[in-house]
Amino acid sequence: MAVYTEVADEALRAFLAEYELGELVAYRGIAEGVENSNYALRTTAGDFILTLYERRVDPRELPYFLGLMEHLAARGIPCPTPVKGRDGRALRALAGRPAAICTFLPGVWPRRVRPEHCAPLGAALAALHAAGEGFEPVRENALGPRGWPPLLEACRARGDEVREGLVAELDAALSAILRDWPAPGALPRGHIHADLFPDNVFFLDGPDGKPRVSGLIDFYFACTDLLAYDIAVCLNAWCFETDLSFNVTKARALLSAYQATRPLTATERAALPVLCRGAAIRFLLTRLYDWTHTPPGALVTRKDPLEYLRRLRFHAEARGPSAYGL
Ligand SMILES: Nc1ncnc2c1ncn2[C@@H]1O[C@H](COP(=O)(O)OP(=O)(O)OP(=O)(O)O)[C@@H](O)[C@H]1O
Ligand SMILES: N[C@@H](CCO)C(=O)O
Repeated sequence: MAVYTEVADEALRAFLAEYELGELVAYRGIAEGVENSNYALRTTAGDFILTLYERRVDPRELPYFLGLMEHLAARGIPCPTPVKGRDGRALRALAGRPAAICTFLPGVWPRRVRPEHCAPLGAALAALHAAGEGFEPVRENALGPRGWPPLLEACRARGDEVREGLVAELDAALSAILRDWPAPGALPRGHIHADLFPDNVFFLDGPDGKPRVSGLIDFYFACTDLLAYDIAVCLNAWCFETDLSFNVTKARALLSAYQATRPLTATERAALPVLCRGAAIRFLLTRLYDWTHTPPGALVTRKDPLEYLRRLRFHAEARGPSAYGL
């Protein structure tokens, strides 16, 4: 469930009066997602998404996220465009929370990833990276390498309740990742999505019957970081089967479509295994944190951290970029 903040009909109508969006026709809370409260709105001007930002989003960072979405959308990336009110502002407040309205994107996210999804995904990711150029604000990755040791510390006391020996295994894995991590300046940087999981990518079938990307959503982990790290996040999220075996056909499709727009440098290719280990430990640690800190009975669905332990082990065995089909 992800409607933490209820919005009363009257409050919403008063809020909408700040925009040129016509009259409210209908609205409903969206159950999917865990971070923020989302509502689907229909007004006489069309369909929109209203997001109320909840406690895990720092309001001071919202101008970066909304500004990046606006920048990318203006360059043809199918991401939500923040809608401005009559006063020119996209970010306002509703029901005591920071709130914004964005355009609604059509399509559905793939419940089962097929190889045919991975090429359009790779192309969309490369297009996103290219379109991010020229967006001046910088947001460091709070969940990048410097954020991992404190997360592991926060999980130390209860981590082994999830699996015996887990904390020791993560201690060793994290030291090795930090030791092998690319030196500053070694790899190209830019604006990355940093959470481009299947549930954040919408597809529609094209005239040829093949899936095409129709929407990229949820930019609330976006940051300024290594471009190839974003690829590593996608390799983890899209290229493992439900039995957690790695599907190199999916990886090859993703990487070649990405490289059709931006060929990877030799250093990026060589760094792929450690970037994939880093991406795996990032999601493992945030999931483990949630697992060990969410009170029983909370309405949020916790995601399984151990799925990422299996991925981490796979990447630790990878001998080089050829493990990913390169
Ligand atoms: N611009 C949009 N167009 C269409 N649907 C959207 C849009 N933004 C969000 N949604 C819908 O709302 C759902 C939740 O959105 P989102 O994933 O951003 O939630 P969240 O709680 O912020 O994130 P998280 O995935 O991190 O839990 C999506 O699965 C999708 O159904
Ligand atoms: N995509 C994340 C959750 C939201 O950031 C995960 O699967 O752990």
